[in-house]
Order: sequence, then structure tokens, then C-alpha cells
Amino acid sequence: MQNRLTIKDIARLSGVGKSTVSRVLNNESGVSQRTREKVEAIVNQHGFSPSRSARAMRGQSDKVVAIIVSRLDSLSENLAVQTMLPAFYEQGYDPIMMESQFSPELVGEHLQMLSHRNIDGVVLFGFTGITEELLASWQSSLVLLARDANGFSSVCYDDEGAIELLMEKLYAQGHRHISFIGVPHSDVTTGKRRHDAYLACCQRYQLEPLSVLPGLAMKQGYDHVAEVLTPQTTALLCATDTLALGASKYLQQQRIENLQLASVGNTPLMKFLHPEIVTVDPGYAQAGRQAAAQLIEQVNGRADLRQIVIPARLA
Ligand SMILES: O=P(O)(O)OC[C@H]1O[C@H](O[C@H]2O[C@H](CO)[C@@H](O)[C@H](O)[C@H]2O)[C@H](O)[C@@H](O)[C@@H]1O
Repeated sequence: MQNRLTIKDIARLSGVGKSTVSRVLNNESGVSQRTREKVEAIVNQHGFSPSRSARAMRGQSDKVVAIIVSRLDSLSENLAVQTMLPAFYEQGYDPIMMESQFSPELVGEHLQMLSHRNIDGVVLFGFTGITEELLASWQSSLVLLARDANGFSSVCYDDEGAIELLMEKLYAQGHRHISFIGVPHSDVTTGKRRHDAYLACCQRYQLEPLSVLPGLAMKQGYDHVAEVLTPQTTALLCATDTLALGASKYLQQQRIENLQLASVGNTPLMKFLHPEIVTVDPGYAQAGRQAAAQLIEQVNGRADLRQIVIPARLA
């Protein structure tokens, strides 16, 4: 019933004009107490709420934001979303969740749909293939997470810093044969930046690098870890906790016990299963909070576009 009634119907049922109903709905002055109560009674009786399009035409906000994650099963993205949601709720925003599956086409479709729905803003977990052109009309109402783009607000992780901290720690522990399992360079952040940082550290510490870059999936960690294990290897640096979980299953099955694992993530699952692992916290929780705060400030005209980088820290 709620969706079928229009302001015109409420006006007719209340015996007043449309503009009076509009004033009551917007809590504006110029309406007598008696009329206000009469209109409110009709509104409540019929569970009426003005349509999205009517509100949009009046330039009013629905206080709805969209969060486009890349994968609903990503541990790291979930940690960021977990702090983002309360930050939005606190400010009266209803978040809706969508998934891109790393497809720029799907992001384009989602954004097009959202632009028809009077959405206030979007937090987009960015990835390789997302272009400034694709996001062009969202400049003031979008915050990118995990990736930056010219002319857009973003909250990024310090990929190089995270690897440097881990390499420093492993080197200080006496490891001189540190292998690396990561993600292909087509993925600029988790892939290229983390691997390049590993190679640079190997050069700095005069270590022989040995790496394999299978991808983001746990099974890939399991399937490929053997390729970087030699009789000399004493430590294995994993670009993500998920890869480390896959690798550790392999090590367990093969009863390889004297290898120090290290990874970027510090996710609760990793801490629970492998408290002995050396991890770096890239700041997923902080990133979620900051992205939500930036978006809210931005869409309310209280903040300029900002590029934020969350510092990594040893856990
Ligand atoms: O295995 P996960 O818990 O999913 O963590 C793996 C990495 O996920 C994130 O990076 C990936 O998604 C980003 C969008 O959120 C994308 O920009 C990046 O290219 C992907 O690799 C996260 O940013 C990394 O810190 C995680 O290590």
C-alpha cells in the first residue's frame, strides 16, 4: 500500500493541498498544528513515505551509500567493511553491499544502477582495470579503497612498507634464505608492489631471491609453495594471509616444521590458527573507518578529496 500512494493521495485523504503535505513531510513551518496532526495521522495510517524519485527531485538525500567489494569471501575486505558499517549507521546512512568480482564491466553496471537510485555515495574496493573514465561522474561522491586514481579520494595500504617490515624482522631473526609466494604483477598493489619490495629487500640485504606468483587463492598457496622450497630455505614470506594459510597446510602435510612463515594480513583467522607466524597488519580496520568517514564528510561538502595511506605495522 505504501508504494502505491502518492503525495496527491495523501493530500486528498487529508483534505489539504499537496504543498501542505510536502511542508508537513519536510517539517517546515506555515502549517497549523491541527492540520499537521491530521496529515500525520493519514501518513501513519497508510505507512506512507515519499518516493525516492520525489525526494531526489527536491534534492533530498535518502542517506543510502553503496559498498562495492571485490569478493564477498575476502578476509581482508571483510575486516574493512566491518568497521565501515557502524561508521555509516552512526551517521544515519543505510549501506548496501555489492560485489564486483574484479570485473570493471560489473562495476560500470553497478554504478549505472546506483546513479538511477539517488545514492549518496560509494566506497569502491578498486583494482587493476578500474579507470578514471569509468568513475568520471562520481568524483565527489566516491572513495576508492586499496587503490588510488587521479582526481579521486582513496584509502590505500602501504604495500612496500608491509614487506619491508617483514623482511627486516626475518633478517634480524637470522634468516638468509627467504622465499616469497605472491600474486602476479598484473595486480599492481598486492602483486607487483609487494613482490618488487621483496626483490629490493633481497638486493639490499644481499640475499638470493626465490619467488613464485600464483595468485590470490588459498589453493594456489598450497599448490605452489613447493616451487620455492630448497634445502636452504629457512623462511617463507607470503604476500597475503590467505596464501600463507594454503602454504601452511602443505607444510603441515609434508611435516616441514623448521620454516618461519611470515605474511601480510594479521587476520583473526591467521592469528587463531598460526599465532607463531610473523605478520604485518596493513590496517584493514582503520581503512574501513577512514573510508566511511571521508565519504560522509565529502558528500556533505565538509571535506576535499583526499588520498590517505594507512601505515603498516608489525603485529
Ligand atoms: O585473501 P584476502 O583476505 O582477500 O586478501 C588479499 C588481498 O586483498 C586485497 O587486495 C585485493 O583486492 C583489492 C581490492 O580490495 C585490489 O585492489 C587488489 O589488487 C587485490 O589484490 C587487499 O587490498 C590486500 O591487502 C590483501 O592482501
